[in-house]
Amino acid sequence: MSMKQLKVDNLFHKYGIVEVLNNISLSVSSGQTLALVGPSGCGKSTLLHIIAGLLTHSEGHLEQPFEQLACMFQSPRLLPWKTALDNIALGLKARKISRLERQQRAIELAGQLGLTRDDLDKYPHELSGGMQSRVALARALLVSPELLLLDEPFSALDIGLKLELYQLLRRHVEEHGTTVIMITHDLMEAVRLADSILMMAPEPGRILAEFPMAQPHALRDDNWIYRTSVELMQQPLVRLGFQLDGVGINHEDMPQPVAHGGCAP
Ligand SMILES: Nc1ncnc2c1ncn2[C@@H]1O[C@H](COP(=O)(O)OP(=O)(O)OP(=O)(O)O)[C@@H](O)[C@H]1O
Repeated sequence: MSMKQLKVDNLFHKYGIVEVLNNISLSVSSGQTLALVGPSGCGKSTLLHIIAGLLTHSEGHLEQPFEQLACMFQSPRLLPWKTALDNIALGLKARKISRLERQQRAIELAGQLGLTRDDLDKYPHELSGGMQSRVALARALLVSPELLLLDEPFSALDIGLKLELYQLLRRHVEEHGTTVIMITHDLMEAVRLADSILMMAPEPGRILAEFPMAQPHALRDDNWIYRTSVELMQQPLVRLGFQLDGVGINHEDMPQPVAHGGCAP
């Protein structure tokens, strides 16, 4: 697989006259997972929509070389009139793959994600929230996206289900070399899943710092994840981003953005 790199350079975005993204630069290479972390309103979803091509930015440069793209959002957004199976298989329809093959592939992947044949015949309203999230994840993964954009897809789930879906996602991403950009409010989720974490702050939305995670995924146990998350929470720029010290964010007073060397021990 050829190496590709998604690049955002000096990007700005305004809704009307309100600037919501200010001078955003980032890059993510094939097979890497980048987490965008920050408080509500700092422009994470806007940035993801721009990267997905759903929104045109006001200024700056975006280079998005990945061809097959899939998105997964906090709400599963399933089509209510289609069964779980048809919802999952939907993405393959555009590729002119026969119905039988679409369904076979969907059943196989759904099985890996813990969905039974019975579940697959149900309509979304007949499934629990957790099942609907599995269906949405299966739908996103079935098209084998080169780039997967995740907007807090796990935030409404209980911790057991989250951990299970994290594992399934990681396994798929590693097997397929998928590039992932994920939004989360949950620093521990970012530490668990990402290769690099971008800390954002609001008003206007901007990047405060990037924290590369040096520890290979295979060596990230719960202890390391917990310790690293605590270390990150103590970083002044993370505290500033989440406004943990009651610090009003003021451009003039802000420390200069620094690239932190990573929290791995
Ligand atoms: N379509 C829109 N029109 C005008 N303003 C918008 C629009 N969408 C978002 N905004 C504003 O832009 C800012 C950034 O919103 P955005 O949803 O990108 O932030 P976020 O970091 O993803 O927030 P959250 O974590 O709560 O989802 C917010 O102030 C929001 O009110």
